[in-house]
Amino acid sequence: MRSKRGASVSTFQSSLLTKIPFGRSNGNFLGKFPCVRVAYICFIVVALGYRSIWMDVAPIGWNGEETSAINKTNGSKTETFSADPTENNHIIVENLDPADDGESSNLHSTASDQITQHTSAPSRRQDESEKIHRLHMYEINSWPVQNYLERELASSHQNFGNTSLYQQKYCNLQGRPWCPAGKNKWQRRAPHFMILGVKKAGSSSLYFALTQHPKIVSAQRKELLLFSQKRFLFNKYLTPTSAQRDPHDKHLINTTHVVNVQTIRDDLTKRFRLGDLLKDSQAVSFDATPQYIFDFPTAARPILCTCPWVKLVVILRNPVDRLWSHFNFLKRLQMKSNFGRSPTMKLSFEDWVIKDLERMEKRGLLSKPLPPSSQMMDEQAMMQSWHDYTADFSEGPVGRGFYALQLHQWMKEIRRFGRDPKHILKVVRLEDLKGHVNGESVIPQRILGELVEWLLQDGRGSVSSQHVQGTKKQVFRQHMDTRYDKLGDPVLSKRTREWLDMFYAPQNKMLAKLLGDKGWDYGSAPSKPMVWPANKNAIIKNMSIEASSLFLPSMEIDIAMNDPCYHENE
Ligand SMILES: Nc1ncnc2c1ncn2[C@@H]1O[C@H](COP(=O)(O)OS(=O)(=O)O)[C@@H](OP(=O)(O)O)[C@H]1O
Repeated sequence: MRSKRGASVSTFQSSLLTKIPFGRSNGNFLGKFPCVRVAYICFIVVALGYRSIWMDVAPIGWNGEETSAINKTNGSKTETFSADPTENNHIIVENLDPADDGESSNLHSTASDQITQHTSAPSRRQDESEKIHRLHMYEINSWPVQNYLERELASSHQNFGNTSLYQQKYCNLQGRPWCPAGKNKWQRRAPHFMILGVKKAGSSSLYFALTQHPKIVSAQRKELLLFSQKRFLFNKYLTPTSAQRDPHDKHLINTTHVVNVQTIRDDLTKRFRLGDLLKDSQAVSFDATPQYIFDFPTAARPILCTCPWVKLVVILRNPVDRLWSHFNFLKRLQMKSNFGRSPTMKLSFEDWVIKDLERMEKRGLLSKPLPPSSQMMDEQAMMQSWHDYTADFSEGPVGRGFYALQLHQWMKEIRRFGRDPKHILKVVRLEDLKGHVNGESVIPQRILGELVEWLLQDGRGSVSSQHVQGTKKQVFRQHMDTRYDKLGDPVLSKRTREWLDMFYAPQNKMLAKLLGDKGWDYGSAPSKPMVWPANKNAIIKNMSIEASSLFLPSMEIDIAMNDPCYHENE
């Protein structure tokens, strides 16, 4: 028996085919031009092909189940697992426009409607215990990358040598003068600060909150991704020093890459709203790309070379919540974007995690069982492994929760540039950015005010936090509440959560060690709000004159005509 759907497809197909102008003598325009005729036929074939593929797709549910797992009508939640561990399929989300989230909520409903309608495919279940057993095979304490970090944090006084030599060596200005912060005309057109990460920890909310400030001009879009390795054109932006050049591996990342500063600046300049920036001499701009913290092997040095004045903000979130949010985000994205054909997100959460653990293992970042001591990683090996892991378009969901490692590497690079991470890096937690006004989730005014004050500190008095009071709360909502709209809450199993808490515990402890306060250890469930560095007033007071000049957003640049920096980037 032919289905209704099949009937409608064939009616559609035949109606198109009968309309194809095959006749030679009918004087039809298409009939006279064979090329146009061929193109028309190709178009129809492709269109029909796409249509039938799309209509044959079995929509998927939260845990990879065909949709019997989700009962939207009665709102019940079912936890299920898929037995469909499919390899090598990638969802690329790097260009996701945050503004799209709210707008496309109607797509959510379309996808979820399809989900509830589809009940015919058989359910495939996999034993949860077996998955938990597989997860338990990975013990983070034994990982090379964890050992690396332990060793690094144990040697508290690392010697970074001559820091200005480091800049000269690795920041290629292509014949231009090195202009310090505050003397750099280009600085007006460049980001004054950056939100580095982490993904799924509230960067969109913060981004929209900050853009409400009268002196803060957003970049052309959230997530410029210019320094992200997916976009990074190695030959253009980074040059390996000749001693290290490997003709077979252009993407070899090593500690000797030279940054082509001017080339990056030329590209970066195009990404900001120059008109708005130049109109108001006090306005500054910023880039919020949560990918940057994760891409430390490629992003840290170019950012510090190119924008030596830049301030950096990192928002953290309990790594298990972050991971879970990431998974659901990809699921939703898949539904929204008609990615139903991609089997990637048919994976259950546990399978998705295991896949990523396997990727990390493949890259030598972790191992099961215990690594022999010969597997000790040095920085170069860790950078290369991390780079390979992050470069395979898999989103690297598990590794993103290694906050201590990522922050440590950023701090190390900042020190190599002769700067103190306490002066230019601020770390906050999403858990402390959660506030409620009239039942709506907002970033608390006090935290936002302090952050803005720190970001815009320019030596001439700070900007009052009242500027941000007019922040449009609905903008936050748009980026939060649409998340769980029509689909109903998926459920993270208790056992999986327990395993993940245990899994991240050593990294969480390292984080507390790195930031010097036990409160940062997510495992210890801190109750007080955490901001790093803890005492901003003390830091500002103790800053040397040289260091404080790095804070200047170069609002009123006073450069003598004969100063080479005057002519830079006219
Ligand atoms: N103020 C406030 N209070 C509480 N929760 C908040 C807030 N701002 C953002 N969020 C939650 O952060 C998650 C989205 O993070 P991002 O905007 O960084 O996502 S993205 O990386 O830009 O895609 C997303 O988490 P999940 O809902 O768990 O997915 C948001 O709900």
